[in-house]
Amino acid sequence: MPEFLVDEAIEDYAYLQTSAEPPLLQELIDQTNLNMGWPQKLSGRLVGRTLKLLSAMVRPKQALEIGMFTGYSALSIAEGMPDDGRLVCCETNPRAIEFAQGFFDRSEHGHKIEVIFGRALETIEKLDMALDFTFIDADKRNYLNYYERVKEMTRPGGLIVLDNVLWSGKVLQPESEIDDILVETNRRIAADPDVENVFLTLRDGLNVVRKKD
Ligand SMILES: C[S@@+](CC[C@H](N)C(=O)[O-])C[C@H]1O[C@@H](n2cnc3c(N)ncnc32)[C@H](O)[C@@H]1O
Repeated sequence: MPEFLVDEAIEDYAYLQTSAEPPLLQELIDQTNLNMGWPQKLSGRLVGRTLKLLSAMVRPKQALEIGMFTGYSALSIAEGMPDDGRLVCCETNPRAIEFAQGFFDRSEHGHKIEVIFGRALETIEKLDMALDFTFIDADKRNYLNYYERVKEMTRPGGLIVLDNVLWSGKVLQPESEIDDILVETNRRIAADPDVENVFLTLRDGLNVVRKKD
């Protein structure tokens, strides 16, 4: 499967015509590339600026991220949140947590972020939050479980954003169990009467879902 689903020259053009992330996030990308395994897990400018924009429009007081990695998307979401907003991030990789925390400590938005180590499903079972905004970007095996649980926790009008919903195009010809889970998650969201959504062909696919009032 291609790394880019969109023509690479078009992807580059879109990148250049999108607002740059703040210098601290550019440094975070560089340091992730230098120091972390699988740096391509970091979502990058197009997804990151989309999250920032959506967050700045919703102004979430209570937000959740499932799958934080080195903190790029967390800081992008936090940028759009009010100063007293709270973003809970779930992550299982202690190295990624340590790395991200170093950047949160240096950011004017870092005080909004609380990281919880452990498997996200167990973490969110215990969370008592009325969510305004959630970004789902961890293990694909649990995507449907994450969606169902987060939807319950989301207040009317709140947003749920899911990354990698095109799964490198494998949703068109599913072969594995994980491919099937992505297909089923997408199908359930599109058929869910409780929400309205737009399935964006941005990078590896970004599903933006709004719980109806
Ligand atoms: C694609 S990366 C997240 C990228 C990040 N959101 C960004 O945009 O830069 C997925 C992350 O989810 C974490 N992860 C995987 N399974 C998890 C689970 N069950 N609970 C919490 N985090 C998990 C991985 O350790 C990894 O750091």
